[in-house]
Order: sequence, then structure tokens, then C-alpha cells
Amino acid sequence: MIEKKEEIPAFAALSEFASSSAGGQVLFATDDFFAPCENMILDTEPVFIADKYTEYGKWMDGWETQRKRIPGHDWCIIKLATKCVIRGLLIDTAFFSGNYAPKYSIQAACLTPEEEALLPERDSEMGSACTECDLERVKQLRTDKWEEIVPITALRPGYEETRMNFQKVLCDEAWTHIRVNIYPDGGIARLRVYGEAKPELPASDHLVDLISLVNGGSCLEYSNAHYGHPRNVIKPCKSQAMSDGWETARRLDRPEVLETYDDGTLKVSGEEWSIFKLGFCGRITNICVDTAHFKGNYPDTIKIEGAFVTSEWAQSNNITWFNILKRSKLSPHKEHWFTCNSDVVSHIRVTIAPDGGISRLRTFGHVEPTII
Ligand SMILES: NC(=O)NC(NC(N)=O)C(=O)[O-]
Repeated sequence: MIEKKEEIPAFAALSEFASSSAGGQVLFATDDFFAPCENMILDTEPVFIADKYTEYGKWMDGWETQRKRIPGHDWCIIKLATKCVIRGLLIDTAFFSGNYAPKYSIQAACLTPEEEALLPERDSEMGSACTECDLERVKQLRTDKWEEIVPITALRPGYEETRMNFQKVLCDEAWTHIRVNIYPDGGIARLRVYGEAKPELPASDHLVDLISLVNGGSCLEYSNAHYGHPRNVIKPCKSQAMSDGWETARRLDRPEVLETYDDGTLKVSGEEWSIFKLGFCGRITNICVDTAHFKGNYPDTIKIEGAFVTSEWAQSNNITWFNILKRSKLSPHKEHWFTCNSDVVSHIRVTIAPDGGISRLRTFGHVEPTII
């Protein structure tokens, strides 16, 4: 019998707001005995190392609490990368077989910085559990602020065919924090929160990165994402590895030199592109293209165009693009800063030639407040 592979739900293609590279952060956990809660938001794929043990027990690549011998359950608070509407979740129990959390629920809230400051300082040491005094401080966060967005739901163990626990969320409110409850205890390898950013409108005299994930930017289309998806380049932090950037496959038509550019350099045939919707419409004045970690595989050149599109995005073929950054040479493992003076744009198209990888792209500008 051929086993049916589980389908990945459509919401998993949306922006992701819990992982640490997106800017997610663990603020509180009741227990980090076997493995700290921060592991749950790591960007890397979880791994299992059979003979790796710590002084507390088996080393696990996830969040794992101790076996509870008293009433209650374990839980943690995660600050999301930005205020967002949550459309779905992934609770990956990879490699937690006899020790996965059997049930979970999710609550969400919009917390102010003052409320966040009520939380005790985070101690992410393995072997630790929160104190009564910590719990008292957390209780000051009013419980009426927390809305249940996923009721108590069973999880499946971390075997290859059952580890991916996807959960659709039906709620149109926007949240800044979530509380992950596990019943009564156990382990979760990774948590992902998918949705749409709903950031506050920045003041018009502030220079903001209009394309940033945390300001609501998103990737709409691309020609090639063989080694890394272009949505990575709009994450707020500096990338930590080549895998956390946009990297295309090598173009097979690449060795054919077609023409010479005005500056005398040779143009190698082929190009790859990606298209982004900006979080806010605005005029771009400063661009940063970071090729960090791309050394033998940085693109030869980059070109950036913009468009102002008021209707719902359908397809890129009938869009009129205008130039924002003319074709510019890139170099390995470096931030490249450019100044420009664009008209108001809502979308940008990035063209790299002939292929290769970039780790981050920043498009700083002023929000055009009349056209949001
Ligand atoms: N073999 C285990 O994983 N045991 C325990 N967990 C760890 N990490 O040692 C447990 O059962 O909770």
C-alpha cells in the first residue's frame, strides 16, 4: 500500500513570527529542566543525537520540561516578532517519542511594554523551573487579556509521519504574544506561528525599512528558490548562516557570455528575480543589500525596480516597473549601501544576475501616510 503523504496547509506559506530569526522571543517558561524553551523557536531543523546526554538527562533539540509529580501544567509566553493576525501554527514534536507533550492549547494577548515589564527576568538555564515568586509576578498579567485561540488539542508523537502537528486558527484579531500550554508536561521540538503582520503605522518623519517582515512586507513571487526562499531576506536580524538567505540554483545557461556592459564588465547570461509587497507604501531613499555568508556564490549584480499597485495582486506580468537601483555590482560577504530617490512604491522587484544568493535586503524610506 502506498502511504499518503500529509499535505502542508496553505497557511504555512504565510509570514512566520515566532522563530528567533524573525524576532520571536521566549519571555517566560514554567520549566526548562531537560531542554530550554528557546530551542522551540530555533530556525534550524531539529536533530537527534543518540549518544548525547547532559547532567539532567537525554539532550533534546526542543523545549522539554520534567515529569510533573504535582498538579498543574507547564506553559510559556512567546513574544511574536510583530503584532499579527495568526492564521495557523505548526507544533513539531520531532524526536519526542516517549516524552512528547500529549496535549496543548494556545492563548493570545496584546500586551503593552509596561505589562511585559511585570514578567520576571528570563532564566533559560537547563535544570531550572520557575519559582512561586516568579509565578506571582506573572499572575499580575490579567487573565482576561488572554484569549484561547486553540482549545486543548491532542498532539502526535515525533515520528517522521506524525511529527508535523499543523493547526489552523480562525480568529481575525491581531496579537503581540502567545501563551503555549502543554498538558501536563513533556517536549515540543519547534513552534511556528504563521499569519499577517499588523504593525502600528510609523510616524511619517521616521525612516523605516518598508520591506521588513516586521513592518508587514512579504514575498509574493520568485523565479527560483532552490537553496533558500527569498522571504528570508526581509527578516529583521542579521542572518546567521547561508541557509537563512535567498539562494538560487546555478543557472545552466550561465557560462555563455552574451554582451559587455557599459563599464566594460562582461554580462553572463541569465537572471533570477523575486517580488515583494512592502508593508507600507513609501518613497525609498536608502537600500542595503547584504551578501553575508555568500562568498563563492554571491550574485554578480543586482537591480531593484518599484511599482505602485493599488489593486489586489494578481500576477506580475502586466505591471509597469520603474527603476530604483540601477544594475550594481556586488561583492562577497558584505553589506552594500546605496542611496536612491524613488517615487511612492507599494511593490519591488529584485533582479540578481546571473544567479546566486543574498542574505538580507533593506529598503529604508518614509511612509506615504495618505496611501496605506
Ligand atoms: N529518555 C528520555 O528522554 N527521558 C526523559 N527525557 C530526557 N530528556 O531525558 C523523559 O522521559 O522525560
